[in-house]
Amino acid sequence: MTKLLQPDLCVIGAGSGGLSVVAAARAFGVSVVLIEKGKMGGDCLNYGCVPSKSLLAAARRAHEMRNATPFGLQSVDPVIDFAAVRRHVRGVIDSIAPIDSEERFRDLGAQVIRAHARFFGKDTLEAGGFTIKARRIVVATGSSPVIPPIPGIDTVEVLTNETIFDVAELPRHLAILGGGPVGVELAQAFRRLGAQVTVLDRGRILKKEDADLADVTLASFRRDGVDLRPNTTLSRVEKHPGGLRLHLASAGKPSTLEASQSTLEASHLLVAAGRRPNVTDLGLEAAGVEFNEQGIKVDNSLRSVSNSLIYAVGDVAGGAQFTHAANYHAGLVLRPILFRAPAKVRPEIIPRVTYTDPEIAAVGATEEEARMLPGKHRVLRWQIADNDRARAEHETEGFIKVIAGTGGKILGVAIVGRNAGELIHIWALAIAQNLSLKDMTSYVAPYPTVGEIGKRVSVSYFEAMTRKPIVRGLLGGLRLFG
Ligand SMILES: Cc1cc2nc3c(=O)[nH]c(=O)nc-3n(C[C@H](O)[C@H](O)[C@H](O)COP(=O)(O)OP(=O)(O)OC[C@H]3O[C@@H](n4cnc5c(N)ncnc54)[C@H](O)[C@@H]3O)c2cc1C
Ligand SMILES: NC(=O)c1ccc[n+]([C@@H]2O[C@H](COP(=O)([O-])OP(=O)(O)OC[C@H]3O[C@@H](n4cnc5c(N)ncnc54)[C@H](O)[C@@H]3O)[C@@H](O)[C@H]2O)c1
Repeated sequence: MTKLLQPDLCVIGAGSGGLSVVAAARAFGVSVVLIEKGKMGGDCLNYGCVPSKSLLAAARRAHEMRNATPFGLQSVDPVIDFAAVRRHVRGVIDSIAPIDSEERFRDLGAQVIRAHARFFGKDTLEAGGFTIKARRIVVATGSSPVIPPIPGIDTVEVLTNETIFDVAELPRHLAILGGGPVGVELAQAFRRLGAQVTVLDRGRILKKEDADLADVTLASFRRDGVDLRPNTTLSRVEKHPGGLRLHLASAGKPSTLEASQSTLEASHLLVAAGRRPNVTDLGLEAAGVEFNEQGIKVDNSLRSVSNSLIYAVGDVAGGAQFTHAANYHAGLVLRPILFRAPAKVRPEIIPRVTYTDPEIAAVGATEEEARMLPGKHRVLRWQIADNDRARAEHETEGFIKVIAGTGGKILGVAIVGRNAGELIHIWALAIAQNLSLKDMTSYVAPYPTVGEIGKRVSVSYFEAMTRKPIVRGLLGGLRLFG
């Protein structure tokens, strides 16, 4: 016989989205049941953001050791102890894990059930021998890696983000299928740690970002010796002594338009070809919750379009797939759930960062998207090479690009350069608060910081105005008064 629980709120999934919902709901004393079938902390802590950024941090140190000469220091080829690198990654995960742990959430007063959850009614679930009937339910089940149906792929061992951080030895030659954020971040990390790396993508690498930004980062990849193969499909894969043989079809150079076939031998294949939302095996049909391949169908308050008792947050909600998006969602759904207050997702305020060196960070419209928007817009650029601090650091690659609409409205901002993810904060605030470029000139920027590029690019918006005859005439007129 199952035991009946009747909390105010039930949350499925203890990843970034689910845990944020539970922590905030408990802060208001709401009764909560949290159900998690896997590891507490979900993808971000265990198989995503945290291990990938930790690996990139080690890779960056290795790169800096190899490239110290501009500072008057002798460059050295670092000895990479991959087992120790793995211990560093594990250590970072372990240091964060208590924040996401079952114990912490029990201490906060949530009932935590470690089991697979399944709906069997519009407000009722079953998990781990419990029946849970809740006033509201939040689905935060995340997403999983897509394994494309490529001939032979089921006959070989492939890595995904769920297994790559556990490889015992540094791969000799890591082939990566997919040049999105997962693929490129791991490509740079493994290359700088000493592996040979090839990235295959059927389209443009880093195609979600404007090409001018991606080009700066990809130039750095080429210098590091990453073999980048855009417009390439993997048509077949098979076992080969010492690893795998990949059969590739490449669209060829646009000038020749000649497709070509080739093979590539690799020791490992990482599949980073996108994500699918975790909507199956959840009993969503029994709850009358509509979904498609993007995720649970929700309105702009993240409420299911077909069951008003149910909300979706994070990767399963079909929008941007980031931890900070999941956290933002969590804050939003609590408004209607706890306070019966309206909530509306604003996708344009969610920044995105690819943590390569140089990083790419953006918020709001891309230049490509801005072309589709009504009204005129201007694109402003400021090169990081013109920044004094960047020169001192020998980190002069990259630029900031601001897309300005009428009256200096900030439609979108993108930065490619070292620490671009840190530099985008002020612009994320600007877009969230509907600030204009005039506002962005109204503060004092500390010198010398790379962040000054933001103020410089904002000032440049007004430069044309200083040359207008009417303005110069007015100045001349004022001079007459002494
Ligand atoms: C390699 C990699 C690197 C990334 N790096 C970044 C980054 O740097 N910055 C960033 O913002 N984002 C990053 N992301 C994306 C980020 O990890 C996700 O957007 C985020 O984890 C989504 O949170 P979530 O709560 O929606 O899902 P998750 O964190 O995946 O949590 C979902 C949880 O639900 C559980 N679950 C699923 N089904 C059930 C069920 N039926 N019953 C019970 N439990 C269930 C799962 O076990 C899981 O623990 C990265 C992703 C990857 C793969
Ligand atoms: N820094 C970050 O915030 C960060 C880091 C990693 C992941 N993420 C999130 O995780 C999500 C998933 O990332 P991802 O990189 O796995 O997916 P993605 O969808 O962004 O990129 C997948 C790439 O794989 C290519 N591809 C797909 N199938 C292919 C095939 N059969 N052959 C060749 N190429 C193929 C696609 O063309 C695409 O470029 C992202 O949307 C992002 O939101 C974020």
